[in-house]
Order: sequence, then C-alpha cells, then structure tokens
Amino acid sequence: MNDRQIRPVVELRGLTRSFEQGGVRIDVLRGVNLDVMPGEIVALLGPSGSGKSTLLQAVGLLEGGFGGEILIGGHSAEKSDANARTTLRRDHLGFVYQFHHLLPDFDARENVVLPQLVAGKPRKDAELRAEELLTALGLEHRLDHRPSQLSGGEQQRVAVARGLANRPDLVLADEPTGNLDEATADRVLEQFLSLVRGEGSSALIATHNERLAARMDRVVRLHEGVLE
Ligand SMILES: Nc1ncnc2c1ncn2[C@@H]1O[C@H](COP(=O)(O)OP(=O)(O)OP(=O)(O)O)[C@@H](O)[C@H]1O
Repeated sequence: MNDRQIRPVVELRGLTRSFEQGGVRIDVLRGVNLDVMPGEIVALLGPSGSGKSTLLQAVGLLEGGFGGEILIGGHSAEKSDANARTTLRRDHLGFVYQFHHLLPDFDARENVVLPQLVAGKPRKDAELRAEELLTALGLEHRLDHRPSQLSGGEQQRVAVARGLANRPDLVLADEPTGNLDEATADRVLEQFLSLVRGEGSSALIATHNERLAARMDRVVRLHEGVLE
C-alpha cells in the first residue's frame, strides 16, 4: 500500500449476523459495509431493534458468530486468533458504556486508572492521564468520589474518560447519553465529541436520537439489516 494512502480505522465488508429466536431465524445484519476514517465521528442511527448494538459488538470484537469481514487498523479480525483479537481490541478500541457499568467500589479516578493498568501502563502515568481526562470533563473536584456519590451526568463523564483512557484509535459508544435528561445529554455529548476531536480519535456512536446524531461528522442509518 502507498504510505501516503490513508487507511480506515475500521472496515466492514458484507457483515452479517443472524439469531435464532423460538425456532425462527432472524437476519439482523444482512451485509453491512462501512469505513470509518481516522478522526471521523460517525453516528449509527436506527430504531430500537434495528441491530445497532449487534453491529457495535461485532466491531468491538466482543462476540463471534458474524459473517463477512472486519478489519481493524488494516488487520483482519477473522484471521486473528483469540489472543491477537484481544491485542487488536486493546491497541485500537475504546468503549464508552452507560454509566451503570462503572465499578461501584472505586472512585472516579480509579475507574479511569484500571483499564490503563490492565493495558500495562505504570500506575503514576495512568493516574496522571485519568486526572487530565477528568479535568477536561470538568470533574477535577470529583476525582475521589465513587459513582454513587456522583450525578448521572457526572457518572457518564467518568464513563467517557474511561473509554478514552488508553488513547484508542476508535471509540465505540452505545447510546452514551441514553440515560440522561435532554439538557444533560446535550452537555455530556458536546464534551465527549470535543474530547474525541481533541485527541484525534475516531468514534462510532449508536443512537436513536436524530438531533444528537446531527452533531457528528457523518450519519449512517441501519435499516432492514443494511446501512443506507
Ligand atoms: N443474543 C441474542 N439472541 C437472540 N436475539 C438477539 C440477540 N441479540 C440481539 N438479538 C436481536 O437482534 C435484534 C437487534 O438487536 P440490537 O440490540 O442489536 O438492536 P438495537 O438497534 O441496538 O436496539 P436498541 O436501540 O433497542 O438497543 C433484536 O431483534 C434483538 O432481539
């Protein structure tokens, strides 16, 4: 490949996924094609049940059972064994879950430190990075608070910091503001997007909220198992 050619951070080619429900087969993804370019923030829109979470699980290399091809940073997920997939996930991907996935017994700082320790970063560096991110999100006065001592919007900002902690090339987020009221969702999304932009990462963000999707660089719609 020409060195000057820019490669997508993720390439999906003919991605398929079916489930059996009560003896009936449903084809949720029927041949999804998508490229996400470096630095691009893509909204994945679709009504409830259209397969947004299923698609994010595929890109996150969290589950098997998919047909087609997934390339992360040019590396084929299918051609990688379980260890190589774990490395791909660790080196390239970050996940922003809804805030109820935060570890309840650890404070905000530690929730952001832990994934970095798992990735092999020294504790001191991990703490500095956690403080930098939480400060950028306006939580410098909440570093020592546990999730139960934080508001929903504050907890979701901790979840954002955790997802970005290891400087992923691609951030995957499933309804990252889905649990928040409209005004808080707007503020948290704004901070999330500006942090992703500032770090030069890409993001694929599932939502059924057209208004929030319009704030991203590109909108793709999942309809009847394909992207339009
Ligand atoms: N593990 C599973 N077993 C059986 N069916 C599943 C499984 N996971 C998802 N499905 C089905 O696949 C379809 C798509 O689900 P998915 O959660 O991906 O949709 P979604 O667009 O993320 O919906 P929502 O916006 O409500 O979260 C649904 O009909 C769902 O019931």
